[in-house]
Amino acid sequence: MSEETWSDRVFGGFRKTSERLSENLSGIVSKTRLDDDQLDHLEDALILSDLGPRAAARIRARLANERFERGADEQAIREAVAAEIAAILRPVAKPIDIVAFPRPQVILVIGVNGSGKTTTIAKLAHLFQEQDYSVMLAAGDTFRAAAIDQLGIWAERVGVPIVFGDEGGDPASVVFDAVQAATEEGTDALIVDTAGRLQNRRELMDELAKIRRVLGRLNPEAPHDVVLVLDATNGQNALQQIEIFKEVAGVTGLIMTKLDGTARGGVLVAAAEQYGLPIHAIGVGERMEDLRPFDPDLVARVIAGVV
Ligand SMILES: Nc1nc2c(ncn2[C@@H]2O[C@H](COP(=O)(O)OP(=O)(O)OP(=O)(O)O)[C@@H](O)[C@H]2O)c(=O)[nH]1
Repeated sequence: MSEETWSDRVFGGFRKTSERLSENLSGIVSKTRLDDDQLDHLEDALILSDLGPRAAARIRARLANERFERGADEQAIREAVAAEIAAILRPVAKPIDIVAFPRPQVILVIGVNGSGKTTTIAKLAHLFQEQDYSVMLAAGDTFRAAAIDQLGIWAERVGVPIVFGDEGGDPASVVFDAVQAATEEGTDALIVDTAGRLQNRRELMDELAKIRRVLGRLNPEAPHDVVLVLDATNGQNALQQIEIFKEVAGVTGLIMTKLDGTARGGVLVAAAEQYGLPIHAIGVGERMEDLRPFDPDLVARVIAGVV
């Protein structure tokens, strides 16, 4: 069997969303304009496909004004939906640019336990390496020994240095050591793992504030990025996490993982429409190569079932 391509994987991740949409679009045929019933039906289908009420309303409004010169059949509607989804995704599809001067660019990675944070850090390191940037990791999640070990294993696998401290140690001191080391080495990107203890917001806030203070002393521009990792299988929960982490951690961008298998990929569109935060990359599997910046037009076509 031939190796699955990146596009195949993206198709897999959005299959559920696009199938649900398809079921609801099938049979719609109209003259040059859609009537209110058809628009209602379409809007419901979009909401059921996890695109969220705001994106659904926006697409409905756009389709209400659309004149389908050759008649509004299923294909024409799909194409119009794809165009509108692409318009929502295009402004947020922004890879992380390594531009910090002086180096390193400090990228804090946050997210709840199990969201795929550790794996995403490894994949991001691999992606930067592919672009010829040097990378260092910092094990700032000192809360659990397993988290430090896991990141260490990935660092070795990817082939990047890692700075870590003891379990229960001060994350800010690990980050301090890491920035110093990365500065000395002239490393391009320093990716910092952090604990994702959302159950105790105060603690998390204090911890991140301390990391920021320490970073600020070494480089007032750092952290340059605060990236929230979201698990796409969580559907609407992922949106709540954006809401909370935006407030607690000053999120500057998102990475959505696990957009394969049972994912509810429509939530990507809901996040884009509701928050307008950059979506740096999507993860579609557990391998190192399975994280990439995404093509908004391809994802829009996949969701709308235009192939
Ligand atoms: N299918 C799939 N699984 C993924 C993806 N990314 C991560 N995982 C899996 O999700 C699980 C959790 O990933 P971790 O990277 O350990 O997540 P974490 O957020 O660091 O979790 P803790 O270490 O428990 O805090 C692991 O079994 C990963 O292999 C993905 O894109 N697709």
